[in-house]
Amino acid sequence: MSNVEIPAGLKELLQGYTVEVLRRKPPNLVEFAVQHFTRILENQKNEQQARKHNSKPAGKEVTFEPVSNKSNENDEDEEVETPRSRTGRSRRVAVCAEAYDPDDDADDNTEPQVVHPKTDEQRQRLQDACKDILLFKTLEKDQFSEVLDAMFEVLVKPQDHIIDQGDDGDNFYVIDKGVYDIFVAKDGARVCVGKYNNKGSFGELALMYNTPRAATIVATDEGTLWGLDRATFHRLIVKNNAKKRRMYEAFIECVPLLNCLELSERMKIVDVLGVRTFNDGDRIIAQGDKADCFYIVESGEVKILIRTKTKAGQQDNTEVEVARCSRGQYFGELALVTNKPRAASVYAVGATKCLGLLNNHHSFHHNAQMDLKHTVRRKLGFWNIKSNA
Ligand SMILES: Nc1ncnc2c1ncn2[C@@H]1O[C@@H]2COP(=O)(O)O[C@H]2[C@H]1O
Repeated sequence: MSNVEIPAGLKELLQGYTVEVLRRKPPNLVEFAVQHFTRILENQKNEQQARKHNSKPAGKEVTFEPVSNKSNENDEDEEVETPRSRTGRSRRVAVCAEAYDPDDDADDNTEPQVVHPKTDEQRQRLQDACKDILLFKTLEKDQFSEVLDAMFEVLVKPQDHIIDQGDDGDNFYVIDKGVYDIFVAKDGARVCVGKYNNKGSFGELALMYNTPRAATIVATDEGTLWGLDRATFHRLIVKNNAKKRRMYEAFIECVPLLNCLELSERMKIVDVLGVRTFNDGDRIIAQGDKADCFYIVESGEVKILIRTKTKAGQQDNTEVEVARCSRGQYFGELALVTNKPRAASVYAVGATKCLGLLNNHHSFHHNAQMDLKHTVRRKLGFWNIKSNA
């Protein structure tokens, strides 16, 4: 068996199916497989056809007019080809969805670069909105600027449906301003599972895993979003993420906390990890602060210190070292299970690189965060802790 050649794309195909099964928990796996793979096949056919009809010369720069806030009432079932489709907000958009194959570089040199011209004021707002978006963190500088060029402004009105659960994915969205409710269908009803409040991003799941939209997102007020079309998201973000997965696959396998997870679950966790580097003495966590991030040490070392108490029970400013963590070990895990403030401070010892996971289950990749939270709880025996995490 050791010399068997694995056909290209098999791993991603099975991985995509596994991810979907874990997310949707279908009652009949075979029936679900038929639906899933039929959909991928149709998408592939659509894409081939679209390529045939695409007469744009290779490498030509395409520009678009600034977007308007078009009403969605009359464009049911409209087939839209440009990245502006979301601004039309048709309830069901037909997009040419590609099969999930992050390693397929075939289109990289032929896809035209999308540029939406922006004023200085728009660019400044866009940069502010995007600076903390985890998915953009692994991009090189020129890739990031390509992403910013391709993003387009979307003005939303109260009750606008930005995304409808079950639709094909057209764009990824970064929030500039506004409050957006998240609804997920459960037992035939629509349940509000959270909200985005003036920051964050959504709409990445359908584009990353080539699946239908997993939630409905509705604007509660007037707001502004930045959209990124599917093709650019795929070309720059999905492919970068695939590199990140390859880079961290072996490392994540050695992290004891995560080795009870399935490969697909581990990979989802890699998708949501952000890399942070620290210099000797940098404080990574401060005792008493709000706990919002969990870390795994990738290289280097950290030391954990606790402030001592005086005889009267008052805290003084002397810190006592209680532990150290090195490669593969984790800290800040309480952020994933309780909402209590940080119980200790953590400092880098020498140059240190950590993988961080933000504890904000509405902002990004809900399922992977839940997987990780459950694992941490299981491992640490935290099931009985009363928390709203
Ligand atoms: N609980 C949740 N389940 C699924 N998607 C969620 C949830 N919370 C937020 N989302 C976001 O809602 C988006 C809906 O479109 P996507 O499935 O492309 O990506 C989804 C996530 O970005």
